[in-house]
Amino acid sequence: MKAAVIVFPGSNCDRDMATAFENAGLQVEMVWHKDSALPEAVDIVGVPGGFSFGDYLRCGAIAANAPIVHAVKAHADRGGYVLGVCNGFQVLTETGLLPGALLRNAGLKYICRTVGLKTEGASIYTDGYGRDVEIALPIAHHDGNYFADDATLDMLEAEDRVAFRYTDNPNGSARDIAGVLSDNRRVLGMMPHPERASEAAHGNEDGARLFAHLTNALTTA
Ligand SMILES: NC(=O)CC[C@H](N)C(=O)O
Repeated sequence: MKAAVIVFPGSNCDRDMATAFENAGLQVEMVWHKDSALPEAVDIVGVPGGFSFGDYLRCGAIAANAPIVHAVKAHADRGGYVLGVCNGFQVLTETGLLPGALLRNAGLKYICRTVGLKTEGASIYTDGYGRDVEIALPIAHHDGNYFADDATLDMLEAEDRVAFRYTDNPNGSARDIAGVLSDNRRVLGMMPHPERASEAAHGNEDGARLFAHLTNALTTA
């Protein structure tokens, strides 16, 4: 099973994401944003956190137009899996692969701390925890305030596409939403960083379960 991790100028969680995939047993290839094709037979694409293109214009807006993103969209359109974390989530909303937008945090400050989350919508990313399970993951962002209009939020809830909610909303996100799924449940965007809580040395291994379960699901699919 193979993962590709996209690297933009300003990505800073790309190696962490690659290590989390590798620790779960996936083979990983790093892919530069200027490439126009994904490696052969990729099972899942990781869009990592960071400050792509310096967060200029809007977080993720320039990255969303990078050559490789056309290939990521085509992969998703074919039913491929895509995991976007933090800046990766921002990129996925900017591409239109996921609904909504990430606005400046309600308190206008960068927040870097561990937060509580509750698991929700069924997917290869969340099923390893089970539903309504409380976990803790780090966040590190200034634009993590999830916004969508009420009709979109109602639709996401009706279709069970909220993957994670904050137990104590740190950034003003609508309906405490920390992560959302695409309509086929194969694309996940989430602001918290599972890759930063995936080894004993991190002091928290809640994120490792996400990578372990998705690898297991891809392997047995
Ligand atoms: N850790 C990250 O991915 C940071 C995301 C984004 N650039 C922000 O600060 O909002």
